Amino acid sequence: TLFSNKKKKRKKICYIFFIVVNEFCERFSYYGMRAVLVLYFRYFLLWDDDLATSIYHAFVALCYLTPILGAIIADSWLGKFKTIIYLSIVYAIGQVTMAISTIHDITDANRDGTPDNFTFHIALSMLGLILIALGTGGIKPCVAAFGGDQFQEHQSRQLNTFFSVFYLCINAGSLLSTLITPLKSVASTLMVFIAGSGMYVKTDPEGNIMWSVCKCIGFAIKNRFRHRSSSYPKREHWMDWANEKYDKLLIAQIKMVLKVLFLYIPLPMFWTLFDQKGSRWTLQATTMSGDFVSILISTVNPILILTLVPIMDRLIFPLIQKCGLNFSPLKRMTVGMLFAAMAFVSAALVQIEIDKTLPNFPSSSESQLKVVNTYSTTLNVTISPNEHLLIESFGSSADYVTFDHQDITVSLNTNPVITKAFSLIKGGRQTLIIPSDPTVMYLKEDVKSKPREGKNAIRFVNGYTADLNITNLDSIEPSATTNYTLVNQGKRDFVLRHGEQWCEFSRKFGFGASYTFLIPSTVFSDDCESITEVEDMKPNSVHMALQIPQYFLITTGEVMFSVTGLQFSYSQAPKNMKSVLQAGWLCTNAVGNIIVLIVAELGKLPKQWAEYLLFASLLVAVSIIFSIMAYFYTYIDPAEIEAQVRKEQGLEPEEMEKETLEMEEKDEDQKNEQGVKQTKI
Ligand SMILES: NCC(=O)N[C@@H](CCC(N)=O)C(=O)O
Repeated sequence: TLFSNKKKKRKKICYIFFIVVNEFCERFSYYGMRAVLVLYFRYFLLWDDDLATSIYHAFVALCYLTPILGAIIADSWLGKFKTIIYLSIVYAIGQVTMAISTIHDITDANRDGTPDNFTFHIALSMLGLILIALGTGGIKPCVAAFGGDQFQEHQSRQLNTFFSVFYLCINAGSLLSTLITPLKSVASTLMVFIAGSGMYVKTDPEGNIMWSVCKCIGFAIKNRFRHRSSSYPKREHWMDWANEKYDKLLIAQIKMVLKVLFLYIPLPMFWTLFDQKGSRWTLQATTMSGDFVSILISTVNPILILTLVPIMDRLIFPLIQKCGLNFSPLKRMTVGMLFAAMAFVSAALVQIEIDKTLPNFPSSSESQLKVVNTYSTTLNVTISPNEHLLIESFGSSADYVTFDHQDITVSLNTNPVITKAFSLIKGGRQTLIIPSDPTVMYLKEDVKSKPREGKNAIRFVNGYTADLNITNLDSIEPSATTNYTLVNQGKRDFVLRHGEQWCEFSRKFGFGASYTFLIPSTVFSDDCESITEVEDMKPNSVHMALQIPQYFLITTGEVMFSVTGLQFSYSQAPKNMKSVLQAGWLCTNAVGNIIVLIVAELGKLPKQWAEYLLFASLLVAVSIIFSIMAYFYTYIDPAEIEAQVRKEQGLEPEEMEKETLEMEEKDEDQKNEQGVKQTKI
């Protein structure tokens, strides 16, 4: 017995291996593609930030809505195994379609590096994304439930360990996806999964279960309405109104599922906060200094998951249990929500620090102006009605001057006095450039927010007497100013050229600054030494390391909330509705993403820190509601309830046999465990 049990255990570890590796590969592919999706939208399809972000969140939401479809197909028709296989093929076709949509050569007839027919690329990429969403969403609830199916009812400890390992694999896949291309992994997902085919415990689909569930609920509601008069005796549960027509077992199973789904109502709020990691927190990082922005954003969450899941599972939870505290799944989920709320408080505190260092940007009714003087002498600049600025040659005004009106008149104390009227941009920042010929002074629009991804925005004013060529920029005419170009942090070299003459100048950049470089007429004679720099926007000074606590808190919250939720959804579902409940669980994520979309559309509170605190307070309120709901929830053993109902109905011999077999196996396992313990002693 000992030998055969060991063999059985090894076999189980082996096929669980195939399932978790399958999840690893699938997540690897999904996250690998997701990581570059916004960049593809921005720089290939040339969409603006808002559209790119909205379509990105819509895609993520769709990926977490399609599990309903996958669950229906699996539980009612194909079974989990075949659903995973077929939808993986859909997934692979989606990835290939997506890959083809990125080949600009297909429509780039004139070979200028940009596609000629954007509609074709957009249509193809949208088709690819829909197929990927169908694939990933469809197989996700089935893989989790299918993994759970490999365990028997008495193996709840092993089942919990499985879900923890399953979650580790999700995050290992997401971590590695940043390093290797996603396409290869789709094929390997399928191959790995099929390789284990002969070993799995495959539960058969039990007819069109979702349709039966809907009909049964519909009948209960109709029947209840028909018997609304007080002369009819009340029933214990509203679903009992289906008793006349439907099987007691089905009614009992629906009651179990509805009870859990009801509990899920407040959960999307957790994901609303969680998914802002990729939007608001990323934007926050661009206003901070530190050179690990992209690494931090894409890897800190999976790295923390890989560290925290084992610590929680092996250390924290057993320790809490040893202290005699009952840290039930629903309590863990509530604490997880509170951790996420704390993460947002931490984000708010960081934001307050950042705000102290941010420039004072104009409001939508204000205009801001700075003056740059490339004239040969110091100038006295008067801006009507009462702004007087003294600006040295090749210097600038100390800071931006804010106006609550747009029409201004500028006078220079030249001989004769030069006066010119300008109309400023409402809500904008501009620089008045005074060239070597002040009569042609002009306005140039400035950046009015921190450059994205911690980059630096730079531009040049040509005070030289002829056209100049600067590395990577178009030629600049005398007195003209270039548009901004973005440069990365670190040392950058620029070569200035006019005919045979040239000189080189270097500059070390921090993060998120903006500069205007003033090139004097003496630039070649003094080897670029006389180029002066005007700081339009200071570099970021709050270090990105300050974001680590918020990432740590939200990931701790995720481990408590998400891993537990996954286990809970499986353990509380009746056997024939495991995938449906997994899908319900994943839908909470979809709704969370939709809320993020709505919030992004509605706009922000004037102060970002206030928005973070608002979200934290909302989640605390929701977690209080959830804890009250959880207090009234009684944990069930679906198998026990099903067995009881069956018993009440009179068991069929086949099922009795199956159950006796399971009982025998359970006994064997227990005896074996005792045997092993005795041998150890
Ligand atoms: N760390 C991110 C992560 O693990 N995400 C999960 C989401 C799980 C869920 N219930 O939504 C993933 O499967 O990608």
